[in-house]
Amino acid sequence: MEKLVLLRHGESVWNQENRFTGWTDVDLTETGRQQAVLAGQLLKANGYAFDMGFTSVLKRAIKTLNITLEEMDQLWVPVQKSWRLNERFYGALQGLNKAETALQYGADQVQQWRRDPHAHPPAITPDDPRFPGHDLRYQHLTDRELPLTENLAETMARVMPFWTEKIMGALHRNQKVIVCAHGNSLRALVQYIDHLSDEEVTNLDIPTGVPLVYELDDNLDRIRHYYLE
Ligand SMILES: O=C(O)[C@@H](CO)OP(=O)(O)O
Repeated sequence: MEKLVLLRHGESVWNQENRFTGWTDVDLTETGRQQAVLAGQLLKANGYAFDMGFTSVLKRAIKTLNITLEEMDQLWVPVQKSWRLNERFYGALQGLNKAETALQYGADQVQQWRRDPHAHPPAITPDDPRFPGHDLRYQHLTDRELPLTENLAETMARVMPFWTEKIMGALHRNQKVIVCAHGNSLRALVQYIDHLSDEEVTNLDIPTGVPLVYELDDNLDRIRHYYLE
């Protein structure tokens, strides 16, 4: 049996300010850092040890993983970062306050943008300062890979090659793996691992900073999953 730990980053400044974040590289709040400390303490107290860590190229996830591993005294664990684990790209909503956007467009529309797996938030254009093509860390991405907006299905489509190649690869080598990512990139992964329908994933919310443990069989099919609390 393989054990895989999924961890959503701790509270970020824009989680606290209730803003659409997406690929915006905002930092953790003090609460977020404390959540990561607690996650590390919980993992350590329950005897977890990792051979490999995976995270996004966004500092809220990178720092959460670092703090968690530091708390476990396992900062030496190799970590691979990939844009494929980034949060869903929220297009022109990035930076807007969620409550104000709901007042402007209606709560139903905003809920659809946030949770309907096939709904696209309004897109940006490539001349928008938020376009990832302007950012050094995404210089190696092709035009097709650089998003202007993303729905959850598209997030899943770019997470999956990384899951299959890197994460499953490590699990097949019997490595103990922690993946520290984001609300929606993790929802996409969980939809895949748990075979959730679109309707089921619509109602799925993953809390910040709470380790989600998956026990997998030799085919990497799920045996059971639970939050470590
Ligand atoms: O703003 C975001 O990028 C995400 C995660 O915080 O928000 P939501 O839960 O609305 O998808």
